[in-house]
Amino acid sequence: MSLLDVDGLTKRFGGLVAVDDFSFEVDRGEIVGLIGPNGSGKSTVFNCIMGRYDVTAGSVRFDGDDITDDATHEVVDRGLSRVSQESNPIDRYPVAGNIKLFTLPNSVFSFYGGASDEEIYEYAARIDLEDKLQAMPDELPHADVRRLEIAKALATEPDLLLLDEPFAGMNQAEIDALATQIERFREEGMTMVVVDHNMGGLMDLVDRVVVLNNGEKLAAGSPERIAENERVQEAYLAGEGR
Ligand SMILES: Nc1ncnc2c1ncn2[C@@H]1O[C@H](COP(=O)(O)OP(=O)(O)OP(=O)(O)O)[C@@H](O)[C@H]1O
Repeated sequence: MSLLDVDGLTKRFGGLVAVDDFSFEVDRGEIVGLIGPNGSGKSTVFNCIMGRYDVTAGSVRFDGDDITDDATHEVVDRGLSRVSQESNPIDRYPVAGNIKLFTLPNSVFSFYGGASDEEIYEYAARIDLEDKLQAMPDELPHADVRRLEIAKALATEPDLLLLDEPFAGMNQAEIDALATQIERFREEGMTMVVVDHNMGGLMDLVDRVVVLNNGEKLAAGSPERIAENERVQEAYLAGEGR
């Protein structure tokens, strides 16, 4: 049984069909790349999985259970977490406080309860942020702000982590470091879906690639097969003209 099973997912915004009858599966332990030109529907798929958007049609199953349209906190409690494209740290709390907020009981905005300092150190250490626990978010370089977003997601102890454009805005050294960390997560038993608008950073990292174009599944297969797929190349060339 797949860990994640998205079947016939459709999401409309008024007259716009952002995701159209899209199906894909993720097995436990896999790293799947979800790629497609800008606006092809990748983030919308994540938003539907996480219960941020109600689906228009189709279903999402996690570990055999139907989670379609469940509330986001219920989806997180089941073991899914998502790192958005946008970073949204709370600037008045240091890194440690930002991580801790994600370990507190739902909708309780206080520092009582939640993870211990040792646990927060461990979450930060998994993404090499442990030396910056007392730093304020607005003092951090971009790559560390992105690491903080990942640490917040790790603090919910996910089995499946959805990463939306994790490499965006990073230099090559930072991309290499993050790819190594993502591989380490897999060794620790985490399953991941990584969204990117191109294949660059993903080729060596992912086991399988699924390609979205105009909300529809265009292709799926190994990174090597996808890189040489002419329909995928054409979709990207067409996307560049937009
Ligand atoms: N909340 C929304 N309301 C209306 N339209 C939306 C909404 N969210 C996304 N869309 C539209 O749905 C389509 C798919 O957008 P989406 O952000 O999912 O694409 P994407 O593949 O993640 O793009 P990018 O690589 O640029 O992030 C786009 O046409 C977008 O404008």
